[in-house]
Amino acid sequence: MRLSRPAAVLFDLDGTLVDSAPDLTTAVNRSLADIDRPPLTEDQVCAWIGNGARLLVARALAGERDITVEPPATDAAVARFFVHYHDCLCEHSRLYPGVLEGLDQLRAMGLPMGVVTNKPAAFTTPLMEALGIAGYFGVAVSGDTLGVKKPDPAPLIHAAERLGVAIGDCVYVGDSAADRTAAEAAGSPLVRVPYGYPGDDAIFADHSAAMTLTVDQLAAGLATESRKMP
Ligand SMILES: O=C(O)COP(=O)(O)O
Ligand SMILES: [Mg+2]
Repeated sequence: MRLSRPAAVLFDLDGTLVDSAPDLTTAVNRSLADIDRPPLTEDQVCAWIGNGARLLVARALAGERDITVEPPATDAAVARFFVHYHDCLCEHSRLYPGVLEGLDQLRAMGLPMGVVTNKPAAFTTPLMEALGIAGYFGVAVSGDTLGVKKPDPAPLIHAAERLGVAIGDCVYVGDSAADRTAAEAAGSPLVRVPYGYPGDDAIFADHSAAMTLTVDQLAAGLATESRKMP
């Protein structure tokens, strides 16, 4: 895939811009402790991030990623998770290396930017504000903004519409199979970050069409291509 200047750059949040796993793990473990269940390791929780808070909590209750039926009392556990995650939202969450530099460079190039995350809206903007990045984005679409979330392409299409550009002219930067499937269905090229929470999705690891770049590498590549253009 060749880098060419897109109309806008859309970003996934957890695992792409923000390493949020430590605080998500704390919130999950406090929710489990409420019902006298033992804590999970951060590695276990990392493998289950990416499909929204409800599925994360259901996976934590079940102790596995692939569940077809929600465990009993998922509703109550999700409600407790919301309370706990609100309390520890940005205690240890940090931007990945190169994110701030990349966002600065993309903004200096005049590229509109947006966030499309499966995280519930109650946490998306507060987390971005706590980390000082909310102001970079013209739109933030969360897991509960629409009736559907990634891997459905609708949130990506909605974000592009809000920015006034065609989704096929955007680049989407993500870390997981949900990102890949949504981008493919939306007709948007995908850039994959070389970190994050890909879970056990071998399908994503095998995907050779996606470029693998950090956010600052992507920005530097787009800046170079723009300078080459007459
Ligand atoms: O809430 C999640 O599961 C992760 O959200 P993401 O779409 O930003 O990776
Ligand atoms: Mg992600």
